[in-house]
Amino acid sequence: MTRSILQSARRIIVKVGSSLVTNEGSGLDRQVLGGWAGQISRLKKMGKEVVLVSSGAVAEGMQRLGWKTRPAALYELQAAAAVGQMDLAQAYADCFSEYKLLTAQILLTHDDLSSRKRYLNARSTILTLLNLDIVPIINENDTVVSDEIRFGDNDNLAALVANLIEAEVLVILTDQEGLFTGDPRKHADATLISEISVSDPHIETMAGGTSSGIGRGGMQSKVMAARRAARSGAHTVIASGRVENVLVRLANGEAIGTSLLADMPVKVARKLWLADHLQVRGSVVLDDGASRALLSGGKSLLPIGVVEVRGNFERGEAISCLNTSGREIARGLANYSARESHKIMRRPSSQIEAVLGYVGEYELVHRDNLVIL
Ligand SMILES: Nc1ncnc2c1ncn2[C@@H]1O[C@H](COP(=O)(O)OP(=O)(O)O)[C@@H](O)[C@H]1O
Ligand SMILES: N[C@@H](CCC(=O)OP(=O)(O)O)C(=O)O
Repeated sequence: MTRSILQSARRIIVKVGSSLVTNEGSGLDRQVLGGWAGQISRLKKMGKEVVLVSSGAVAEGMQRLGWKTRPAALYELQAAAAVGQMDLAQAYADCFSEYKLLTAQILLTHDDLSSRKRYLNARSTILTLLNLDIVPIINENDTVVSDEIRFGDNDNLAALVANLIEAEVLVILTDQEGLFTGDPRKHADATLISEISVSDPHIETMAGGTSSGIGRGGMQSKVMAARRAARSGAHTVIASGRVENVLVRLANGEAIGTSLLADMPVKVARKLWLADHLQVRGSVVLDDGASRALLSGGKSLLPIGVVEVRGNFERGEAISCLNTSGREIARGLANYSARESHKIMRRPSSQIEAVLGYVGEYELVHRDNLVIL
């Protein structure tokens, strides 16, 4: 299994930590960034969709500001990140342009992904960028977060992005070869684990915090991230970013680093997540054609198949889909509010723009966000 995790995956999140984009924690190493761009462009040529989660804003900002040691105060870290993020985004744009690839900057906070509406917006922005063949480059929006709402580290952020867009694999690159039986900086006899289930209880005793002085979360946060990614069915690979061509070699099926295996496939996990988390805010009544399309065709719900809208829901909230006899046949996340849905129901999706003045999505509920009951 390990050999092919990345080989067969189509959608991948790659996370690179501060230690892999900076010169020993101070300033960006543009040659290294160029290396990531080159490898990601090769992955894309292999037909993979890649989202990059990159740290480095604080480290670059500190160098620009001439600060020698990492400040303890949150507001100073935020200031450094604000300075450094400009260069981080620009440096990636320059590096990827060598490979004729466009990049896009996305800054996210925890709040953005816990609000349904923002969650859907972030999801459709990233998916649109991927469709346009653009490489989304994500970092935490350090300016607006305070301690309680920080992702805590970019490992966690990368896992949430894996959940958000149902990536099949999360690759966390760091300064160690993978997960060892103990922190190799402290235990010289620690050995590398090549494959383990995310739910294996032994992981707990192996993974420690960081002692590098540059990174933040250590192996603990990478393991937590792997567990989180597994909730949407994504496997995680933790490997050394210092291994030459590590991404390309992983994509070619080489066993490098540690594979943390999820217990269930992406599609099953997504449906379970939806079924567990949905609090229904309203409902729509479907005509027979739409009911059939959902039940046997595995299709999305289009506005044209809706004959009635009930309740008062917002974009991103859960709604029930009822058949003509009033039986609930599915639940899903609405792309339009109740008011909007009312205006576009019974109409072909090509008319959404004319009716609402804009078009978000062509579906009222996308099949990825729909659970058949
Ligand atoms: N069991 C373990 N296996 C490997 N590394 C570990 C383990 N426990 C703790 N670590 C520490 O985690 C560090 C990597 O995390 P971190 O410094 O946060 O890196 P990054 O900047 O890449 O996120 C390693 O340098 C290592 O010292
Ligand atoms: N937003 C911060 C991320 C800090 C962070 O998580 O660092 P790391 O543990 O090296 O991935 C920055 O860009 O510096």
